[in-house]
Amino acid sequence: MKYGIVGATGRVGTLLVNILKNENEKIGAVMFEGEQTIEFPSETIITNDAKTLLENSDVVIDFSAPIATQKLLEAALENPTPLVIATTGLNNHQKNLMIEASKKMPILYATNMSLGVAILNKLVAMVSEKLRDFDIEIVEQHHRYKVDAPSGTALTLAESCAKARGLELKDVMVTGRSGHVGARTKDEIGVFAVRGGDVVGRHTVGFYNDGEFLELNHTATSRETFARGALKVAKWIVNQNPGLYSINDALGI
Ligand SMILES: NC(=O)C1=CN([C@@H]2O[C@H](COP(=O)(O)OP(=O)(O)OC[C@H]3O[C@@H](n4cnc5c(N)ncnc54)[C@H](OP(=O)(O)O)[C@@H]3O)[C@@H](O)[C@H]2O)C=CC1
Ligand SMILES: O=C(O)C1=N[C@H](C(=O)O)C[C@H](O)C1
Repeated sequence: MKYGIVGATGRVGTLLVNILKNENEKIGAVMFEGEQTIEFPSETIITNDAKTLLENSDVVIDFSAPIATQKLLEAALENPTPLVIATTGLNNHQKNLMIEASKKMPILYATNMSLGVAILNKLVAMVSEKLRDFDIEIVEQHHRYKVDAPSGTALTLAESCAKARGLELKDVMVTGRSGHVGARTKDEIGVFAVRGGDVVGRHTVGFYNDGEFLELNHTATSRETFARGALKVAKWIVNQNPGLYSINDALGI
């Protein structure tokens, strides 16, 4: 199987390339925007054109930037290919494009490729429903270079919590408090971003009530977790029919 990688020179992309090289897997093509900062196998096509990438890949893994994901999806509509999309910070147009493209090819979209976060998502939905009177506040921490906030994972966790209570996230999400904001409203879901140093990724979902609180935390200690998670689901997505899949579908959880 020939892998295609969008964002191959990035923090996660570089790890993906190294894992594939070490495991003697084929890298059909890679796509990135700027300078080539790492070595690719001699047979790998290096391009910044999504069509060329797709034509030389059996499955594409995308850890890049929303605009690159958009280009990938637009080209994929003409060259359907199984896709694993991990890029976060997609806007509504880009999400709709993904839904449209998934009618022609299998696409797995996950804001976090770790098994731990996949389980955390299920846990927070359960707790959100069972502890209905508890206030929900989510804190995410990431390295100083992360460009989107809140993280895709935090938004997915917030979505799971809101859905479990029959709420629309857009109506209840609060991403900052400053000044005389008044007392907390019952349905509010706070989502806050901390940026600094080399934190790979840490998410805490807290459920707070009078007299007790429960906090569920996941900490990624290595980006290899994301790279290996993406490779695992890529092997699964190539055998699926067109459709939009979640990481739970691939992991069978
Ligand atoms: N779902 C998950 O499990 C995870 C998701 N992510 C997400 O993956 C994405 C990448 O993260 P990370 O590796 O840290 O980011 P980096 O900034 O380190 O890497 C981004 C990569 O995308 C490339 N790129 C940027 N813009 C374009 C463009 N217009 N066209 C083609 N390529 C482009 C960059 O190329 P160049 O440097 O040459 O511009 C680089 O290779 C982020 O959205 C992040 O949130 C990250 C970790 C886990
Ligand atoms: O940019 C990152 O680094 C990460 N991004 C993802 C997100 O936005 O949730 C996943 C992970 O936490 C690392």
